[in-house]
Amino acid sequence: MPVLDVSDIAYSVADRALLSGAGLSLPSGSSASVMGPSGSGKSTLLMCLLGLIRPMAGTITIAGTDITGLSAKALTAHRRKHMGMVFQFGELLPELTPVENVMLAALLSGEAADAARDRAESLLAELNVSTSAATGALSGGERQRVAVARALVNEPTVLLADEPTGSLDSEQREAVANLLFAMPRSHGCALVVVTHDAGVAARADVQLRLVDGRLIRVEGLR
Ligand SMILES: Nc1ncnc2c1ncn2[C@@H]1O[C@H](COP(=O)(O)OP(=O)(O)OP(=O)(O)O)[C@@H](O)[C@H]1O
Repeated sequence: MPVLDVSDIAYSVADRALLSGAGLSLPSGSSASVMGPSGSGKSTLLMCLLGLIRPMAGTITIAGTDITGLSAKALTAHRRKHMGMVFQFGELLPELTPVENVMLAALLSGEAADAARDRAESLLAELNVSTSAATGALSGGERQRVAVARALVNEPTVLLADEPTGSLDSEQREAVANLLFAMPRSHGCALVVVTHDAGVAARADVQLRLVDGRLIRVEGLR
């Protein structure tokens, strides 16, 4: 049973079709990578999966619900419950500690403060981030590990990452990529990673390329 099922989605800007008949299906515990030229629509695809933009055609079923038909309010609730997102630069709030950055996502989902703090601390320990450092003093790799913890704190069904290693040096890139691709199995989610890095993309169970608005499979399931 796929937990993420994207079927035949279309999205255009101006007169240009960025997505046209794109599809993807992932069971829990598995990962997909999406490569493609700059400007081909990879971030647009992730925005559709997050429900931040609505495709003009097709369906996006996440945890059994087609999100393309949801109201804005239902979409927000579904996103908080089922989706986690990691951005290229971590996008953490520097005024908050790493623990607070992670627990904020749980608090926004209605978790009680004590439980949110416990979960944030245990995730950061699991991902090997020192909780004593100030967020502003973290290295790029540590920042991305905090961002992964934040994305996981609500136990999402689907984890998305847009260029998660794009701002890292090669050593940190390896460490963050290894950690990220271990998450589907250890946390029981599906993972979609957009990347320009072929070495990162090769870690995915399913490797895809966005070509002319469609997702083309370039490697089979390992
Ligand atoms: N709301 C919008 N209005 C106008 N143009 C847009 C809009 N959203 C995206 N685009 C254009 O659509 C194209 C695809 O953008 P997108 O960010 O999805 O590509 P990408 O494959 O993620 O690129 P990159 O690899 O450089 O991040 C770009 O040319 C972008 O300028």
